[in-house]
Amino acid sequence: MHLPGALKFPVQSKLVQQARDLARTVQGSALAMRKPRLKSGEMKVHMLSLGRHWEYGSQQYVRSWGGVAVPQVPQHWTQLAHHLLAQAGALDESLAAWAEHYRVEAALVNYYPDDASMGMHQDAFEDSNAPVISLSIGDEAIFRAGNNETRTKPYEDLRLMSGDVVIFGGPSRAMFHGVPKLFPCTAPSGCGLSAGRINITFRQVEV
Ligand SMILES: O=C(O)CCC(=O)C(=O)O
Ligand SMILES: [Fe+2]
Repeated sequence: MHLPGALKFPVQSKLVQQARDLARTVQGSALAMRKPRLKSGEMKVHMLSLGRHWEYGSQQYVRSWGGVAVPQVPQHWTQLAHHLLAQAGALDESLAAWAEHYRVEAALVNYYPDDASMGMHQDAFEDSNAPVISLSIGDEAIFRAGNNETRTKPYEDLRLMSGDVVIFGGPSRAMFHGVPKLFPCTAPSGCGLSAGRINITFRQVEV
């Protein structure tokens, strides 16, 4: 589900500021914000884990890594998740059920420089099938919402703007999705980010 303009500018800029502050607390450590290196090569997106960190080597969510505790998810983010689920629940009853007890156990902050993209994938690391709540701040981007079976067509391309929220729950929880393209220099003033794009996803990890 796409909620256009769900985040007002003060909320966007507060999220950016909190993400910056949290990134600073782990700078230089094993959990520093970085471009993950996968078997397929280095990603173009810089990632910061909050709450839990997905450890690619052992394929599990961990609460600490390299002797460093994963920074906590700010309380404001959990309140925001509940608020967004309640809003989405008014349009889709199956999401309403999550509004009260959803736990933001992990929050992933992705920073996309102008030339970054993210390939088609499923978010399949969580044991829970609770919805993933995805926030966009900064530059506009194409979000490719695919099908549950393949990385290829059929898919739908959505243009996401700063302040947009996408929630994937229910049958769409397992859909392939990606971000093939950013539109540089489209970040609106007031969003807290002058270049590139920040995506924050809220995830409930445990059943
Ligand atoms: O940047 C986005 O909108 C999507 C990010 C995403 O799919 C992920 O972090 O798993
Ligand atoms: Fe994803």
